[in-house]
Amino acid sequence: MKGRRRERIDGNDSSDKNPLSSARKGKGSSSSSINNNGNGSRRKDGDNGNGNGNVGGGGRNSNDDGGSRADRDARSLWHRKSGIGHRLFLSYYGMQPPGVVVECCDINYDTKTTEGKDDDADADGNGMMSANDGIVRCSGGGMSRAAKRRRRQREKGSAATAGQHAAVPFHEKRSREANEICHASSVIGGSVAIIDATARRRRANDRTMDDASRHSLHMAYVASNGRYAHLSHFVDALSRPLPLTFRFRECVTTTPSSSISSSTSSSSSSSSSSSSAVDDMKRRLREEYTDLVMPAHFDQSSNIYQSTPNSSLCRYNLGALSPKLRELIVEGSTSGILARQELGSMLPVIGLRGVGALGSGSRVLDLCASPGSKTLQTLEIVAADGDDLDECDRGISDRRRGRGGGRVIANDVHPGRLDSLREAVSRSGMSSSVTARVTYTNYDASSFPSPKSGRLFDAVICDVPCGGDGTIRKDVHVLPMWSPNISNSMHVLQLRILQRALQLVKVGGVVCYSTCSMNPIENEAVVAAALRGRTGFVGVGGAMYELLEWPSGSLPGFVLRPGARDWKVAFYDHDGGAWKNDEDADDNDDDGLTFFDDYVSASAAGVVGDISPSFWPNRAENGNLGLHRCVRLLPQDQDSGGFFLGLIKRCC
Ligand SMILES: C[S@@+](CC[C@H](N)C(=O)[O-])C[C@H]1O[C@@H](n2cnc3c(N)ncnc32)[C@H](O)[C@@H]1O
Repeated sequence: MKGRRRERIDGNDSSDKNPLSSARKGKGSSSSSINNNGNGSRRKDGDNGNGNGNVGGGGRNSNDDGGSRADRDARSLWHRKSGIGHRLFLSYYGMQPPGVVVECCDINYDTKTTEGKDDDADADGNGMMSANDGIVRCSGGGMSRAAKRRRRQREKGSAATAGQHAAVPFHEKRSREANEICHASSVIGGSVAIIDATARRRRANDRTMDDASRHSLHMAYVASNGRYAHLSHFVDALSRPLPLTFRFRECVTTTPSSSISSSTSSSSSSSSSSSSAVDDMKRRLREEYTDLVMPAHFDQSSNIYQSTPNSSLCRYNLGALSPKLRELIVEGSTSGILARQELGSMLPVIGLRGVGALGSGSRVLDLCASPGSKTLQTLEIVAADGDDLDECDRGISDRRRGRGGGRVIANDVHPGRLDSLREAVSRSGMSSSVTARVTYTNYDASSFPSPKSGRLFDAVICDVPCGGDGTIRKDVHVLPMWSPNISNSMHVLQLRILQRALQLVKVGGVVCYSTCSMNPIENEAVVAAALRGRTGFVGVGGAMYELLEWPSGSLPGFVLRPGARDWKVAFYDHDGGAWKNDEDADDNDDDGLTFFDDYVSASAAGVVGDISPSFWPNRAENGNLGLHRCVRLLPQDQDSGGFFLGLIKRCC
């Protein structure tokens, strides 16, 4: 059928055993606590407290197309245990054009494998797609079961070799770079630090290399036998734990812990004592922990700190690698002088400030606010702008404390999560005069009411619930449950929230749309649909908008990739896959992703549920909308998570 492309997912014999049959036999005994959305996939309702969480709360629930609860549980169990999530992820992103998760220059098209060529009559051998009949068969298409079995045997045999060729050189390269940086930074710390650092580095590197090569995504990559070689850096980054990141808060009027700064009296509540605590802590980090953490080179304020590349420090091994550093960071968070926050999560507020939409005294609406990383980051700025250091040092002036000062409206649809947000704000260590500037509301963001005063907002943060595959380095539950259907199911809600945000921002104000997903369906497709008919001329409601460039002065040297103009749309059809026929389950004959070129062909093929014409890119229009001005944070560029944002200005 024209417009339809089927991507077969290779079987990995050991992980392909479909536990569905046994789960069905023992109905009820295999109950799972996973919130299955009926698509063989899961959306999480929780956030991990770091502001980047992948959340499905409030989204459309498609449970009703999933059959009985036992069937859904069985599917969910199978999805989680079979390794299909990892392989779907790999195939889906492997099939995306350059610009989605790899840049053009990263792609090595010369990845032919003779094995693939022999068997896959219609695979073009370059790891990308062939579209001669509208159907893509990257593996398995048209093969007999015996041929598939033989190929799997061969792949198993060649997996180790492929691993050596594909992944190790990159690890080695990173190690060499890391050692160079480590040497440079250790010199600052003196000879004792060098000895400690070397021992710690060796332990940490051993563990990380080992962890990465044992990672299921890495194994799926190796098993794909070079087909997705263009994803090697991407997979390598995602197979390692996420480095630790934290930032010093900009303006703190709180009581710092006396153990951080000996010069701080416990009764003092002045910001000058806080700033001396910040100085003191930065000095200690420099003198005692230079091999573990260092200021990010792209942050001119030197407030953002990251693990050094050689340390492999992440939140899981912080206590083990350096209990004292952990203690220091915990004290810093409790006293309000620092916040543990990921790089991606910091970007919306940095971007809004960089384009001038956010500053001291601004009125900001944070539409999907819990657990509150961006609310708190915004609060630091609207309460007292970081540039205004004198004001900061004197504390917040009475004028600013009054009704005319900066405010943040923090909204979340889930009352429970709103409570967590309140708690996070009160636990932030910021003074009550600052935290009093937050107003909490509990609306569905897509129908957030207009302000009674009629005053629209200077800036709207639209950090929507998402599939969250940019967080897979820190949340091990995301990848096993991965399916494109998760992103597909979020798109319509995300669009409705963004459309409402665009109505709530004042003329001259800016909306920041963001997700911690790498999937264009949740990102560029949403932005494009929201702006369609609203740029270049006076659109719906008399408003006109434009996408802004990332502000050039913000985070110089930080690598952000342009938004994608083109992407592929896929569905994972478990009913047409192994689910259909338990006897054939091991073969996974029909187990696969199906790519469709357009809405019409997908509808004609009977795709039901979460599908909208706005999933598909309109290539000509996307250029006119300026989608390239959106930014993508790719994990392999800065050893981070994945993130997406677009800054949209209301022009009239
Ligand atoms: C990605 S998280 C936001 C993270 C947050 N901005 C931060 O930086 O900490 C998405 C949030 O949206 C909330 N949410 C989900 N659906 C919503 C809706 N329809 N309206 C408002 N909030 C919603 C979820 O409860 C979740 O807390």
